[in-house]
Amino acid sequence: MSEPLSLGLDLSTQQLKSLLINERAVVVYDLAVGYDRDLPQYGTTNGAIYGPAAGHVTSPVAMWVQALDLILQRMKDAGVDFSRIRAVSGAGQQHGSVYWSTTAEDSLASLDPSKTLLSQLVPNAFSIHSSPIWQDSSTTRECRNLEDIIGGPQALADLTGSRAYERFTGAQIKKIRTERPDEYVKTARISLVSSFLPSLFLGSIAPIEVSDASGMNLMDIAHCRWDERLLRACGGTELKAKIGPEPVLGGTVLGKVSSWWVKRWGFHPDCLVTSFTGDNPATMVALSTPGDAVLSLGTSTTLLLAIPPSDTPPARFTTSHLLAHPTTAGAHIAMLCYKNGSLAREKVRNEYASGDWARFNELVAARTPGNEGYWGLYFPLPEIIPPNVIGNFYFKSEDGLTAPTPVEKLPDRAHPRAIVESQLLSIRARVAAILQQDTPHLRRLVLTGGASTNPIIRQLFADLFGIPVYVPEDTSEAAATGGALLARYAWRRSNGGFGGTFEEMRAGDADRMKLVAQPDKEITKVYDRLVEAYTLCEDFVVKACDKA
Ligand SMILES: Nc1ncnc2c1ncn2[C@@H]1O[C@H](COP(=O)(O)OP(=O)(O)O)[C@@H](O)[C@H]1O
Ligand SMILES: O=C(CO)[C@@H](O)[C@H](O)COP(=O)(O)O
Repeated sequence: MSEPLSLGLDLSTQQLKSLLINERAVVVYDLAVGYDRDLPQYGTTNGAIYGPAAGHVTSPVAMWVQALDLILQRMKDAGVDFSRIRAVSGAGQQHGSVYWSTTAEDSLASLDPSKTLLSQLVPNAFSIHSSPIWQDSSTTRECRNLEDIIGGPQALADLTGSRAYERFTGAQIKKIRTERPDEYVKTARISLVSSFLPSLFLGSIAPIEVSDASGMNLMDIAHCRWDERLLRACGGTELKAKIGPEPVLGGTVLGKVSSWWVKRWGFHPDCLVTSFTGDNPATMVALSTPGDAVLSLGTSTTLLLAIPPSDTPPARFTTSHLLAHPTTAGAHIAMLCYKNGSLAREKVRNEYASGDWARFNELVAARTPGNEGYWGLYFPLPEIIPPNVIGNFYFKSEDGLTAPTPVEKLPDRAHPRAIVESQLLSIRARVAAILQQDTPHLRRLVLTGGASTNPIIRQLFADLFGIPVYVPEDTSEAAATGGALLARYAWRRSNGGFGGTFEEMRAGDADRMKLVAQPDKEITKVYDRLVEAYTLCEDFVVKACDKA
């Protein structure tokens, strides 16, 4: 009999990725559909529609559905035997939400195998066709109102793990309910991106998963249950029904694939569908072992630290996020997320390095740590950290260390190093604050996501943090890998062969990480001294944006 496979999907900002692993967790297929490239008819830029109003960022839900139709065709063309897939799980970009109509459950349950998902679902299954995504920053008013109701930002962080954030789903729902009451009334259920995808596989609407639920400002993080006050504040008494059952752990078996999958694509009728999680929690599922810091360099730049279960609940901060862990009850993830990551670097690459990463890298490598005293902070989109700053800001300090003063512009050649150094120093300036009492001493930094393939970026991270940098051997798609591992866990448990925890299953897998950069301790010392100058630049930016 052919070896069983586990499927992990990752519906992220710019692409839908599909990864199949075998029983030894080795990647056997790795495919993607890029929204701008493969589905240009939706008119997205980097997977999103910006506007019409300032701060609005959405993605067409039809594009996501069609991306799934297309990736299945690509898997078939690549020779995937769907009957070997024994379980499906995955990941979704966090915070984004999908609004199902009152007829959606019926449509999902009666899909015709001669037709695509797109042709059957898009006419009627959604009450809102543009899904707000994590880059949206249009809900500041809703955020402040929610914090006022609960007793301020710290009180909300204590309850949910985060103060109110514009992209969090609670504030997004609150805005829709106020501004589009008719569509809200016509919404029977609301999914996160990570619960939307398994719904398509199941043929019914899936529950939301605990770790991704932590990115909504709706869940009591201590108990991993919806909080009635928050539900009411964001969506009225009717939100409880729309949001569905209490959150479940990642990889929970939800059922089997619906007959559409069996008849149209040849899936095994016993193929399990398990709960998907957020892309960042899924990355942790794939990569994190105690003592690792994980840095996802996808569209966003996201630093992740695992916090093991402890008798003392972890501290909640108003400057970072605390998420419930997707697979270990009682454990958590501390997270810092920057909106201006890859896309801001791409903009600098296009303006100053002929749109070429190799040229960008040459320009970075041609300059010394500290960039000869030139500083640049780049926020083309309203940032998350520091909150809502926008624009480009340049500074010069005579020796790189003394207080930098604002300048109009930088020499063209200084920009590539300036953006990478300022982005890294921002993380460095904050990392100590989110290390918890129980977090193990950091041994290594694990990079993933599109920019983790860049050797110069790898080296700068090693030098700046003073620890070795690793990447996974097989793939830079950690979130899809995490999804595939959740699927494999569900399959192994339900087949009677394995009774342990997810972590016990992972302990039996080989550690397929490769060392890609060692720190130069002398350079680390230079960066230690630059943190203060960076912080002064950032303070200036915050004040300038407050005044504007
Ligand atoms: N060689 C490279 N150097 C730096 N960044 C890169 C490189 N290759 C790809 N990227 C970045 O990776 C980003 C996409 O990463 P990816 O993990 O696929 O994003 P997402 O999961 O958010 O869709 C692109 O925006 C691009 O800027
Ligand atoms: O908003 C966040 C996390 O809070 C983002 O990290 C999204 O989850 C999108 O992730 P990528 O597409 O950048 O991986």
